[in-house]
Amino acid sequence: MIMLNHPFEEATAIIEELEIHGHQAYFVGGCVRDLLLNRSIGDIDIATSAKPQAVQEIFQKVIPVGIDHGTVIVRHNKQSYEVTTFRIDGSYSDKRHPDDVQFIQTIDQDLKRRDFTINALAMDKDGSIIDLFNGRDDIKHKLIRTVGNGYERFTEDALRIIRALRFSSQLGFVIEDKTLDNIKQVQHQIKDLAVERIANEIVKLFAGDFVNLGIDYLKQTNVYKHLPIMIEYPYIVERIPAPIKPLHSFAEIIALFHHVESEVSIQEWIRQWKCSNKTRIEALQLADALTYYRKYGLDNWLVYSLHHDYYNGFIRLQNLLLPCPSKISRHEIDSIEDQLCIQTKKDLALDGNDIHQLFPNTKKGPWVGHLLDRIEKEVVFDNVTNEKLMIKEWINWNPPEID
Ligand SMILES: Nc1ccn([C@@H]2O[C@H](COP(=O)(O)OP(=O)(O)OP(=O)(O)O)[C@@H](O)[C@H]2O)c(=O)n1
Repeated sequence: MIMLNHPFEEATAIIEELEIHGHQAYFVGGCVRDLLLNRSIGDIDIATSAKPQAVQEIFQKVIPVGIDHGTVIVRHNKQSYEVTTFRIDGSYSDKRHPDDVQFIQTIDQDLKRRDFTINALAMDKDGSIIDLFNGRDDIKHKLIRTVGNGYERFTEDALRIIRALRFSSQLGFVIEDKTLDNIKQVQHQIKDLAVERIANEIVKLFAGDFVNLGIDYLKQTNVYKHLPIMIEYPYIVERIPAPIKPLHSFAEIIALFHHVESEVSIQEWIRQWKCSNKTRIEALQLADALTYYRKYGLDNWLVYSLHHDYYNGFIRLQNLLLPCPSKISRHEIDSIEDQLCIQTKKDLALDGNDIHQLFPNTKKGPWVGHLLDRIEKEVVFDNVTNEKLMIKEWINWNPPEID
């Protein structure tokens, strides 16, 4: 029996409420695994014999997110808990979602449909564990093993293939031989997956504390040959510098891949992996900063051009690519940032209108923007003081080419 502290203590109220209404309920999946591993707990998932309708009636604040699959979110003390009815899944003709699910009355069959033994654990409100597939032994021996027939588990949902690699990267676990063989047998089914689901797992894989183990599996199983872009450019993965340190976003991963193979543009990565605009902006900034650094090193312009939020990502990437004594520190970047006399172009002491007044008989045109770009660079590099008079004097000495 395990003593349950935060955040299980708060969630116990949900289980108790379900039990008061005559239902069974357990903590399940990743939260139990992470509790046994002494890792920080993410989402708390609860499995119950109560049907979704009953769950909705018992609790006041509910969000019916996936009623067809038996899932209701219950809000309690400002937290969300996924409460899912015990179920077995029907066939998976699209290899993504079960065609139908059947609600059942006992937890045993529900645990049997789950992906890995370490994820097929349930725990009651008193901390007693139900472990039908020796998940605790596998946790002890640091093993990832499918529940039952691996071929079937992976065919039901090919995302589990990438999940296996991701768990090895997060936990430092080895994939058990039979499970590894099954992955090799079914990996071509990855092509049927929605790319957003794959990206979600790849981000976690590259962020894992044991990322090099995850990448080794990615290579060893050939799984990467079924991923967008890497299908066409398989050598990209081979070229990732080893060993690497964990990366924190998909944009950082794209920027790294782009750095090792510049033939594939950032836009193409974004398009094929269906990334968000936020990822696009971050990846473009990081890639530009890496390219700039390679040519000019760390200077005012690099720090000025890179958004503050991406400094750490840039450092992570750059330090993967640099030999030890040259590594960049956050302190170095921060002290350059502190000395910058402008933060954006808008901070320049002179604008387009001022320039026109200096050249009264000229037409407006792109030359104004070009001149402002040059002034911006001079100011950022501290070659010109950011004062109207000083900038005007600089323009006198460096007149624009008016088109
Ligand atoms: N393709 C999947 C996805 C999930 N699960 C089951 O559903 C649980 C919850 O899934 P999820 O929240 O995606 O992952 P976790 O295991 O909780 O891990 P994490 O929270 O770290 O993502 C898993 O533990 C596993 O029992 C599964 O069997 N097959």
